Amino acid sequence: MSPLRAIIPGRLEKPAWAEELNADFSSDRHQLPIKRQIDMSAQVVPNGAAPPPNGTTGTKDAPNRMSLKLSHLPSRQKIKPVYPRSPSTIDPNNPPWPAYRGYHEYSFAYATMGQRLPTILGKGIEDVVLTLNQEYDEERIIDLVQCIERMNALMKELQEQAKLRPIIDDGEADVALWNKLIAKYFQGKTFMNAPWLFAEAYKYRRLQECFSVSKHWKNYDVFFRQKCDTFSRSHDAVFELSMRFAEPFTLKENLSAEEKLEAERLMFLELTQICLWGNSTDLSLLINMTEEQIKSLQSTGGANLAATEKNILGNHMKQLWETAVSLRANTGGRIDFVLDNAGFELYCDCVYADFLIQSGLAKEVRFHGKRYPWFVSDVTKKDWSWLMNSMVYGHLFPKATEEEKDSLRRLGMRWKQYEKEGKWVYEQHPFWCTGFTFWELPNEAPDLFLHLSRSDLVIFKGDLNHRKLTYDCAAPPSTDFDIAIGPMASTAGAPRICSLRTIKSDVVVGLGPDGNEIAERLDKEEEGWKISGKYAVVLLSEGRPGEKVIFT
Ligand SMILES: O=P(O)(O)OC[C@@]1(O)O[C@H](CO)[C@@H](O)[C@@H]1O
Repeated sequence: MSPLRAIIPGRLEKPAWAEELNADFSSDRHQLPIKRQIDMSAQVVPNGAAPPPNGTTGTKDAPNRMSLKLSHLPSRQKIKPVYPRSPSTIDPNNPPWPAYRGYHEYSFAYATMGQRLPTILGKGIEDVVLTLNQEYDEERIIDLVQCIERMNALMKELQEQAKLRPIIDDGEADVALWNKLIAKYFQGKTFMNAPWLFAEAYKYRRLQECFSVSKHWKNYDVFFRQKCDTFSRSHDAVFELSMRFAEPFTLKENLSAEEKLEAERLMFLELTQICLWGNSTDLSLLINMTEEQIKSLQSTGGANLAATEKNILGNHMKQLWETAVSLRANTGGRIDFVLDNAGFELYCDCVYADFLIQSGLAKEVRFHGKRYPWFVSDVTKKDWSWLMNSMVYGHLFPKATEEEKDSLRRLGMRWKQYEKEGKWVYEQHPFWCTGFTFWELPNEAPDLFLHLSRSDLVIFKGDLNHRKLTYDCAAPPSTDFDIAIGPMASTAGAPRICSLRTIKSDVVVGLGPDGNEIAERLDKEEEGWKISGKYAVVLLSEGRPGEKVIFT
């Protein structure tokens, strides 16, 4: 049984987007049209005449009041909202297309909320117990035991489908954002009936709270051991890349300008794929995987990449290359990475970013990570520093040859140098760890939007970022990426955006005009194709770069 199968129940047969259009009972807004019509019926008079006084029916001949009986109204079940919702009716509980929610048995939300999150939390508790058993200071021990108690309480809430409560003011910069969201849109909602994206993010925020209210363990990362361990078990793929890329990138001198450009294009496309598929090693999905399984997921060979390109179902790599080249024509641009996973994926991101700098396609790369542990393996500042320093000083790979170790060291030293020179910058805005989708980014984090609007290209890595870009809802697979990401494409000043994502959850967009048919075929032929990480998308939105950002 694959590690995926071990944690996913077999109930994913329904093509979510198609059926869901008829069955989003979660939306409170369904009731509104009925209510409004009832209320209005008391006021409706023909030709704008003043309504008659209460209790009177007006003159005999004139139809002075339209009567509206409840029986004239369609039943509540028959009222179907039209999708996509109009912009003014979209909010975090009512995405443009139906949200996925924990109780939707056909969606990955169901498996995640019901099984995966308790498993992940359970493993987190095991990790803290391990730490506890190696601690000697009484005050720190008592403090950590209280963290475990809070984790146990969270586990109980998850299992009993408790209502979502506000976040305790633990001094984190995002408390107000979280509590605003909960108060405005999720009062009375539970882990199972709130939109999946919000409920899942909320669980990780609550996990953080277990530690952030403590005295000595505020920065404890229950996933840190797992993250380090998986990287050190990625021996083959790590050295395959370091042995190839430690040497600075050069082009043969006797090549014509055209040939040089072609060589760069091929390298760019290969590295884009390396960066993309680096996203399939995701700890939150691959609990307990073996070294063999890691190896097969991380195969980075050129021939393999040619074969895997056919699994990129929405593929804008050609446009991405044209964008990158145009940046160089303007003396090299600023490229931002909104990071996803630590360890091997981050390592692949850095190999890619290294090439972008060396080739002059970018003169500056900004990496955006999380402020605290998030969705198990997301990059924090600590993971970032760990990777750089382990590459240079670590002893992670006892079986490596001297040549291999040296290649890793050289790569690490070059990357650290980029940081010193300000060519690479690591950042961590609080917005990335909220339950907001990126449709709300311009409004809820205007400073971040302004900052990103100054970038020439923002690359969003991974599945979670893709869910946030697309509001994690059941948009038809043929939906254009630009439409699916809403304000992140249409707001004045929106940067060019690229989503590099291996498909690991229900939302799938940007597959082109035949997208719905492609998805339907895969639904029939390959159960679980939306969560296996075998397929991917590379989608580009041109945005509205250069336009003045105006906040209303
Ligand atoms: O963002 P990533 O690391 O690519 O994926 C995150 C993920 O593992 O977590 C979610 C389910 O818990 C899914 O969206 C996705 O499969």
